[in-house]
Amino acid sequence: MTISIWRLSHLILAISSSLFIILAALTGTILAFEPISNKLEPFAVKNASALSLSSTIENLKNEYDEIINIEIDKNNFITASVVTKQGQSDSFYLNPFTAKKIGNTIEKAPIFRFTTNLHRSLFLKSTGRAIVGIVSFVLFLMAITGIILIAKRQGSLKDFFSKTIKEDFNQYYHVLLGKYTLIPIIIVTLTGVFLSLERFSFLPESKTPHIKQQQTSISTPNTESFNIFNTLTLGDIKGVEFPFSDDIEDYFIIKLHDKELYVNQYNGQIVSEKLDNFKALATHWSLVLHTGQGSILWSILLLLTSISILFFVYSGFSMALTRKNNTIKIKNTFNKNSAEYIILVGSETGSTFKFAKLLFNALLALGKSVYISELNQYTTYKKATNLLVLTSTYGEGNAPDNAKYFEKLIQDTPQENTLQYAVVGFGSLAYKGFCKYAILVDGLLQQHKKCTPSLTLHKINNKSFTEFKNWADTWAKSKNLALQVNQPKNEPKQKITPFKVVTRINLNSDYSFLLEIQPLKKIAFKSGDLLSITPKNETVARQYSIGKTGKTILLSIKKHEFGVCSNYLNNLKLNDMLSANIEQNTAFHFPKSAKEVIMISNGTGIAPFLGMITDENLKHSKNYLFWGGRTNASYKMYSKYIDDAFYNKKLSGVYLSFSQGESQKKYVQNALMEKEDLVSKVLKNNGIVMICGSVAMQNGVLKTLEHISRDKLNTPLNMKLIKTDCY
Ligand SMILES: Cc1cc2nc3c(=O)[nH]c(=O)nc-3n(C[C@H](O)[C@H](O)[C@H](O)COP(=O)(O)O)c2cc1C
Repeated sequence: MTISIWRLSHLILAISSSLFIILAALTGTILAFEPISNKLEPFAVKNASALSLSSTIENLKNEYDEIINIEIDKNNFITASVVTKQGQSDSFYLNPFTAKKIGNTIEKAPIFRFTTNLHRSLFLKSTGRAIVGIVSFVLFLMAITGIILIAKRQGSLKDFFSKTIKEDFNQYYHVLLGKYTLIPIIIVTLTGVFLSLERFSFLPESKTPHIKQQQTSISTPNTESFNIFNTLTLGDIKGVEFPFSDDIEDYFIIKLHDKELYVNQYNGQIVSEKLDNFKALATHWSLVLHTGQGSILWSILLLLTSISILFFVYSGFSMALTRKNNTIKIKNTFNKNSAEYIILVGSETGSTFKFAKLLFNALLALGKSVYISELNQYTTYKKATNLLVLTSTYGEGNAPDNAKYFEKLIQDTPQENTLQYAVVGFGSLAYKGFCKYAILVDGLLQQHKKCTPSLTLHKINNKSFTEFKNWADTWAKSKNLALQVNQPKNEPKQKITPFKVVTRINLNSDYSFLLEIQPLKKIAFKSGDLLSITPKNETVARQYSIGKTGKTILLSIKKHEFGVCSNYLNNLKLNDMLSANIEQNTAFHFPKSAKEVIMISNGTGIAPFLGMITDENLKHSKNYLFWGGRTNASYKMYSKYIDDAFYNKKLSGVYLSFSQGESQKKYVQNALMEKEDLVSKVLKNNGIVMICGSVAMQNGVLKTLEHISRDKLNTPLNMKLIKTDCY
């Protein structure tokens, strides 16, 4: 399977440096605690930064015999080195107001000393430092390739921070954490590289000279009257070195945040000054940003970033492994020109190949000549009569990587034989363009002179094997083939649960009925999930959107004259048993944080909403229900649930439309137009619109919503506010 150049680079960089990255991240995690623990020490004196340098010096002069220097660190702790009146040298944290010692300077704890050495040089001196610098750079490159991969996944760079859809734990958190830690990672890695280069003197040396100033007369050495000492406060300075002797050539050396001053000890005049050059400033800020000194917030961010890097290594490798396991080695026994059946696969993360392989093996088992390849390898096929395309969709409705060239190839490649084709789209309803790329491929084949459809496009949500088997059985039937597509052995078997029928409301005038079934095993489910039912002696399953009413599942079913599943369910009586399995459909769960929700459905599509509006936890939102059916009589079956919800204030509005009412024909779209003020208000306030029912209704409703949004809000419909579950 082809893999994108960016994903490959990301992976190669990770493989080449993962051990060092783990070490750097582990040590980084430990080191992040050092600035936090230092900052929590009580040595920062309140308002000290406003105290003038002259007062500080005078206070110190009164208290000590000699002052060697004072320094102010990133935590605003002031250290003084002095000779006491008893003639002893001491170095300690100082209260500048009283000139008294407030604590001993903090010694670096052995754990931090050890970890710093490991982090900086792996105990390998210069070689280690060079390795660490290179690893830092590799991690920086990984952050850049990571940004490109996320942008590709989200559809574009501008959607970088838009919602990430959760399909798989590792993938989801790899992307989610990536989005928020990539900037700190870039800062940490770049500063790491800078500090390494600085250490190896690879950076140009500073040439900034001290600029001498004209000196005037000498007066008495009274620092209190020195103008510069009166104007500078402790907040302005990083440190002061006191003159070593009375010699006029010995100066006060004052380090400010951007320059260094030499000050005459007799008259307070600035003898010379040197501006910090770019290198000095960059080194200073690299240290601050890389170590988190002086800021608890930044240190915590560094801590979280280091932990995230460890998670990236774990989740990245486990994703690569899954992808590798998904990847099949294509062992074709027939070549492209001798095979009757051609299977072409479009896959980004490999799972579609697994389905393609099942089909491939099933056809081989029937003695058919089959050739399997990727969509990007589309070419001429001399003997082929059938073309089967299985493709996923990636990004925002885009082609997966190994299908990028198909659109061009199909137009440029002549085909001698007529191919009967069928397209299967693998996608997820959680994305707004469900199976969008498969739709495009189907469209391209429809327009192709040498292609005729054997089946209409079939879309599969969430890699459902049941759905795939349904399609394979239907396709095989159309070809008179006794195809046996078997679930792979290592694939987790569907969890079949036994259920008992506890309520049933018989057929209404629309041939619809309600069933409430109770699971006889403890299982978790929510309104909006899907129930897959395979009637006895049948192989094809049928899926229904469910409503959760207390501990039972509510199903709303339309009986079709020849519908195997609907007739099977219609024949069930109270206390009868049935087996089924629940498939999570998180994309159609009730939104947790929306303030307003509009639920739109027609016919039996109301089932998940009946569950949602009876949920006792439903308190946070204002909810409106639009429902369309044939006649008022069709509605009666649901009215008890809706009346109760209305009474319990779980519904703030119910709008019904009947297509065969006594008066005018009315569809949900018409009801939405009548309530366009309400609809536009909900859209404006980022409320959520949920749609469940027929695809035709969904298309009509989306058009109406688009119209309302453009007309009332002057903006295209924000598809992020729409959740659909329509077939
Ligand atoms: C980043 C990302 C973007 C996706 N975008 C879409 C999409 O726009 N439409 C859709 O129907 N499915 C989308 N999907 C779902 C995949 O198409 C689906 O999971 C498919 O089964 C994956 O098959 P593959 O592993 O062969 O690529 C997306 C999945 C991911 C991870």
